[in-house]
Amino acid sequence: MTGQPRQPVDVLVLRLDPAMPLPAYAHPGDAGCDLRTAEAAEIAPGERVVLPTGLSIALPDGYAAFVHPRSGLAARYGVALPNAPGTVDAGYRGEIKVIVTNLDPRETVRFERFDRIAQLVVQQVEKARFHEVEELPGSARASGGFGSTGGHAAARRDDPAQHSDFIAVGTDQNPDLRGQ
Ligand SMILES: O=c1ccn([C@H]2C[C@H](O)[C@@H](COP(=O)(O)OP(=O)(O)OP(=O)(O)O)O2)c(=O)[nH]1
Repeated sequence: MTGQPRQPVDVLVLRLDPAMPLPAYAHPGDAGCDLRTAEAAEIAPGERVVLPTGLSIALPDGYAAFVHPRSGLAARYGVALPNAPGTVDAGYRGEIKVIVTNLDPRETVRFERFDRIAQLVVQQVEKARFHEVEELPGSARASGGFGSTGGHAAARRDDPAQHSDFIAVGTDQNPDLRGQ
């Protein structure tokens, strides 16, 4: 199925750090453009830092930008964003910052200036009008929440007979998941 290619939305960018490259998509189909750190940083295991990107943006009304983690950094080094995805409001004119944490239990992570640390996804967002009611309309899920459909590995240990609809992947068996 092919659709009409959507026109990109125009976003104004102010370089607070004149040497910082403008945000750019690495490939045509990418959802996020790279965000780079304007400062070198060392993050010890369990530590958290707030890194400047040297960029401010002005999004059109009705849009927001979301600061997402980079999967490669997460898989290789345990780098995570504790607030992921960070929300950049349309009205925000300050510097975009990235809150980075090192979840690796042993290794310190070092970033050099201009290293790619996160990605920014620009999206249209709806504004909701909330209407208070006495009762909500029915639904198939109703109030079933948090794990109500079952099927997670932790539950299987408690009662294997109840959860036979999945295969638990041990981190020691799958080399790609080691250290995560
Ligand atoms: O990863 C992030 C998340 C947010 N921001 C900026 C843009 C956003 O518009 C502003 C406020 O973020 P948020 O609303 O998530 O923070 P808050 O703690 O709820 O602060 P506030 O009370 O100012 O809304 O901080 C970033 O630069 N990076």
